[in-house]
Parts: sequence; structure tokens; C-alpha cells
Amino acid sequence: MSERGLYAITDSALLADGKLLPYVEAALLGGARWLQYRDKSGDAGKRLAEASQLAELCCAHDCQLLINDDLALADQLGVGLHLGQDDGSLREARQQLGPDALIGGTCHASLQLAERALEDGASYIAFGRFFNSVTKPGAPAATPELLRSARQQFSVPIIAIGGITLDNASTLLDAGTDYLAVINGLFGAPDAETVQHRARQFSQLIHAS
Ligand SMILES: Cc1ncc(COP(=O)(O)OP(=O)(O)O)c(N)n1
Ligand SMILES: Cc1nc(C(=O)O)sc1CCOP(=O)(O)O
Ligand SMILES: [Mg+2]
Repeated sequence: MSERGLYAITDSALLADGKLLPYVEAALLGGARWLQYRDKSGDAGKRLAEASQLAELCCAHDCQLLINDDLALADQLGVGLHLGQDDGSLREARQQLGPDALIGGTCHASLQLAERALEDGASYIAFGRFFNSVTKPGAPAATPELLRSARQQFSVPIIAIGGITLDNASTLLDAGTDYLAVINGLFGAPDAETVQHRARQFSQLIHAS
């Protein structure tokens, strides 16, 4: 598994109207290393069908798939899981998915939440939001200084999220982040070709840092 890279996250509103699969495939062709399926529709049948298709795509492109919010779906597909503060217990998720599963936790701007997430069995810790986010404008703000402190304190992969674009990502890489988690800065594009180009540019930026 790659130790640094682009962490592409889908959004059910942004990738509606048949965009999900072609846009995700473009991100994978551009070098995204992790993909999070983030669907807020509450439609269990649609979620299982889409996540199963993404699992096949990820397998073909050697990309790690994670499911947002939904332990049962992650378990059913045998893939990773991302949980926020209100999405259930990381400890129970670790017990259910086993020692090898990739499990991440939202830590907002708090090293204390990160410590707790790791005690509970998280494989990675995610901080944000770093910039204004179209997708989640209300998320609490975090700073690059926090990333620097986290880098000194923790050896697990550190993820940065929130308003990340090709123009502002370098500050976060300089501060020690391992994965850039991006929704709009990647998938908010007019076509799949642009998504692939952006994914390649993000990947190059990460590996040059
Ligand atoms: C990598 C990563 N970091 C943070 C989040 C946010 O999780 P959460 O706070 O549960 O918000 P939703 O994504 O569920 O709206 C994330 N999904 N991924
Ligand atoms: C889902 C999410 N969580 C955040 C947090 O700070 O925890 S920010 C965010 C939105 C990320 O999307 P975009 O790249 O479009 O800003
Ligand atoms: Mg959540």
C-alpha cells in the first residue's frame, strides 16, 4: 500500500447523473491511491450496487476502497471504513473488520481526538477542514501548524481534508500530511478527462514533496 497519495472522495450530489463510475475511473487512472465512497442518500440498494461497482474498479486499479459512515457495508464488501465523531464506535469497527482493515477517523482540529481514535484502533487520522469547503462549509477549521504537531506526535498516516485544490495543497504537504483527501477540487470538473488530469497533478505534487 502506498504511504502517501491522493485520497479521492465521492459525493452523491456532485457525482449524480451517471458521473460516479466514469469520474472515479478517471481519478484512478490519474493515480488516486485511496477512494472513499461517500453517499448520503440513505438508499441501501443503490449504495450496495454502487459500492460493489467501485470495489471492482478499485481492484482493477490497485486502489484501496473505503466506505464512509457504514460499517455493515464495509464489512459486507471486505473493504475499509471511515467514521466521523457521530458515526459509531471505532473500537467496534476494528473488532468487526479485523486487524488488517484500513479504518480512519475524523479528528477535526484536535490532537486529543486523534489520540483517542488511535487508542480505539484507527489506522489513520484525518484533520480538517483546512480551507473553505464547498462540500462542507460548516466543518471546524484546522491549521497547518496542527498538522506539524500531529506529524511529530504520530507515526500513522495523516490525512488532510477540506477545500483542498491544486493551488493550495503544497502548504499541507510541507506540514507533513501523507494523503490529500479531496472532493470538489478533484470531482468538481466539467468532464472525466479533467478529473484524470487533476488526479495526475495531485499525485505528482505529492510525490515531489
Ligand atoms: C478522510 C476523511 N476525513 C474526514 C471526513 C469527514 O467525516 P465526517 O465528519 O463523518 O463527515 P461526513 O463525511 O460523513 O459528512 C471524511 N469523510 N473523510
Ligand atoms: C467531508 C468533509 N469533512 C471535512 C472535515 O473537515 O472533517 S471537510 C469535508 C468536505 C471535503 O470536501 P471538499 O474537498 O470539496 O472541500
Ligand atoms: Mg460521517
